[in-house]
Amino acid sequence: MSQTSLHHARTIERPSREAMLQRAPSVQRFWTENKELFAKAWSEWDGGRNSGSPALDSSIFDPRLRDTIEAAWIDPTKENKVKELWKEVFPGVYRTQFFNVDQLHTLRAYMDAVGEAEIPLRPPYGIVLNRGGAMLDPRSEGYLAAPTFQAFYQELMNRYMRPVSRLLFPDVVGFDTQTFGFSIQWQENKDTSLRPHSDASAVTLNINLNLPGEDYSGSAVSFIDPATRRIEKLTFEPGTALIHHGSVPHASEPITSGERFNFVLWLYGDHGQLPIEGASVPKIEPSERWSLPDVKNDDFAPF
Ligand SMILES: O=C(O)CCC(=O)C(=O)O
Ligand SMILES: [Fe+2]
Repeated sequence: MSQTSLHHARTIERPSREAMLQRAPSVQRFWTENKELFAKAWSEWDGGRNSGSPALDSSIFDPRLRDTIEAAWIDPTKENKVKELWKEVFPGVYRTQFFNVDQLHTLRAYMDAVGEAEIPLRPPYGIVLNRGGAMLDPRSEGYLAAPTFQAFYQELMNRYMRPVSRLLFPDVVGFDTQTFGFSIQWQENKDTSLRPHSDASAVTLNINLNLPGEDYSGSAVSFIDPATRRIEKLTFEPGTALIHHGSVPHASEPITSGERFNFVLWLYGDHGQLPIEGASVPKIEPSERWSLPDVKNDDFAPF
């Protein structure tokens, strides 16, 4: 009897953490060569999950955000109701309640099960390796290929993130065709912080997945206003999100107790193109914001 992909993926020899930290070519090969095997394993794993477990559906989105977004997809001239839900909390940084705190446990239970699936999952190594995180987008090797998760992720990127980005940041239109994403986990004595940086994205949507009562200390995201050099520490309540141009400098402050779990989602143009600062921005109709780009995933990944 041939072994299943799930069994094969679970028992395959994995690269060491040292090799991952050194970004050894053998690690790159491990993920590339096994991309299909792991995708099959995630499908098997997903299919074998208890059918009684709650669905990853639109009930996970905050009801006000969901209702206004769904209304705008039907009638884009109602998009201002979506915009009104986002508050500018720092120059160029907007916040809203993104996930429904009463439903977030469904997504977290799913992500916790993912963590226990024993299928190799590639952690993000943008600036530093984040050991508790995972690559989410199909363009990344070792990504979370479970079909249930992917359907949710695609809805999040295409139906939520892109039109919201276009509404808040008109200059990203045309530089928002491609999606990229990863999860991160900050934990005392493990991965604790990230130095000041900007993202290789046109827009970054950073959503917190902590459940109510899952408290932590520290771990604010500091934003730096390049115009005034003012720095402000912004914190996340469960299910809230921040959205900003990738170019806004920011840093993750050290976590001193507890854990923080976030999805970090990026949009950029084909082959990673970013908006050019100061370029003129064409005015577009609401219906153009509420549409899907007519291009294929180009597989470009910044890391
Ligand atoms: O700590 C955070 O939530 C921000 C992480 C971040 O900026 C990044 O991964 O690029
Ligand atoms: Fe960042």
